[in-house]
Order: sequence, then structure tokens, then C-alpha cells
Amino acid sequence: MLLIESCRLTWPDFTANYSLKVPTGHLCAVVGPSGGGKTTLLHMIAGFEVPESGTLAFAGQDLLPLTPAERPVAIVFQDHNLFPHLTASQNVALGLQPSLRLTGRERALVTDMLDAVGLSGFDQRRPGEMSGGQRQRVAFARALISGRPLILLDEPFSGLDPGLRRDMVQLVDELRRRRPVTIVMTIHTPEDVADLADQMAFVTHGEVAASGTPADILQGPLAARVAASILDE
Ligand SMILES: Nc1ncnc2c1ncn2[C@@H]1O[C@H](COP(=O)(O)OP(=O)(O)OP(=O)(O)O)[C@@H](O)[C@H]1O
Repeated sequence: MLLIESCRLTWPDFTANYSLKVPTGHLCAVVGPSGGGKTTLLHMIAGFEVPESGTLAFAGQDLLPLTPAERPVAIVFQDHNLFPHLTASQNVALGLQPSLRLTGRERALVTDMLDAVGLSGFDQRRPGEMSGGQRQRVAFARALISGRPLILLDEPFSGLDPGLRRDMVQLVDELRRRRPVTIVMTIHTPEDVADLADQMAFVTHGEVAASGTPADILQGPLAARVAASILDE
């Protein structure tokens, strides 16, 4: 279980106070208005922002004393955060071995992971020679190969057209079947993940205003508020 309890962050213009529980193995989609605090929530779980108070734990382990590198977390950023001078293979390999000195077995794992995300044959391409969707796949592959059990995806489908977004949703679904992981993802188009997500959290004004099944959030009493806040953008 990912346990977030009364985690408080304060800046001059923004205060957050997050509480959320995500059972191990679940995929939780975080929705809400722009500026509501979705990305900040992921940054806090990853350790880039440290709450002044509260509890943050995963699988019973307190994450707060840990640096981002020590946390059992892999994050895929909005801009994919790939190294432009490295090939797709090397970018994926960074998730396994930061020195890029790979054993034969590790090299095979990288090839296998590129296949799994539908990029066989793209191993020597650099990010500048790939589409946004392909770069996104490389970033996923790097997060998955790291073996870390908690994966954070920040707007993984932004900039992709509806057809590609559907492909990516399917890919996330396939990949989580391949290796059990807990996923927290922010998303602007909740309907894309209504079938995929086990849980949906509505984040606004720095708080998790509601959390439940996608149906609870998209069709329950809050539905109009959720839809309005997303349409407002
Ligand atoms: N390090 C920081 N210092 C000061 N303010 C910050 C910091 N990080 C985030 N904020 C503020 O937190 C608020 C929430 O930002 P956040 O990026 O989490 O929103 P969001 O819901 O992800 O928005 P979007 O959907 O547009 O990406 C913003 O007002 C932002 O300016």
C-alpha cells in the first residue's frame, strides 16, 4: 500500500495537504484542474518535494528519510526526460545500469523491454529521430526495467492524439500484467483510463478531494465538478 497521510507542503502562493491510499498493484489515476497540485503530488512521492509534516510510506517502508534515488520509485516525466545523445537502447539501459556497462544478460533484457513496448528495431535511434509516442515508450521501458515497484507517470499521454492515447493505455495495461507494479499517473483525459484504472483521485486546491473507483469519480455526485474543473482548462 502507498500511504499518504496529511502530507503538507507550503509555498507563498500554494498550500497542499495530501492524504491518499493506493493498494499495492493498483493503478491510480489522478485527475483535476490545472494548477490543482497533481504533479506536485507525484514530485512529493518521488522525493523532489519534502513535506513539512505527515506520513509517506510504501509497502510499510517510511519514504520520508530516503533520497529520490533511494526510494522504490521510478518516474516518467511529462517531457520523457530522455538523454538526446543516447540511443533508445542506452536510454532504457540507464534504468538498469547507470554506468551503461551491461552484461550480456542485461543487454538481452533491454532488447526484450524494447520489444515489449513495441519498439523492436528502434534500438539505435536517438530521441530526436523518434515520434512523441515512441519517446514515451522508451521512457516507460526505462521505468519498467528499473524493477522499482512504484511507478509514477506524469501526464503520460499529453500531446498524443486519441488513437495513440488508446494504444498507450493498452500498453500500460499489458506492461502491468507483465510485472506487478503500483502505478500513480496524472491525466487530463480521465475517460481514457476509466477502464484501466482501479482507482481515481480528484486533486484540487492541493488536496485529494475524493478518491474511489473511476465510476465513483466520473459518474458519482462529484461528476459534474470533476468534468467542469477539467473543461475549465
Ligand atoms: N517548488 C515550488 N515552489 C513554489 N510553488 C510550487 C512549486 N511546485 C509547485 N508549485 C505550485 O503548486 C501549484 C500546483 O502545481 P502542479 O504542477 O502540481 O499542478 P497540476 O495540477 O499538476 O497542474 P497541470 O495540470 O497544469 O500540470 C502551482 O500553483 C505551482 O505554482
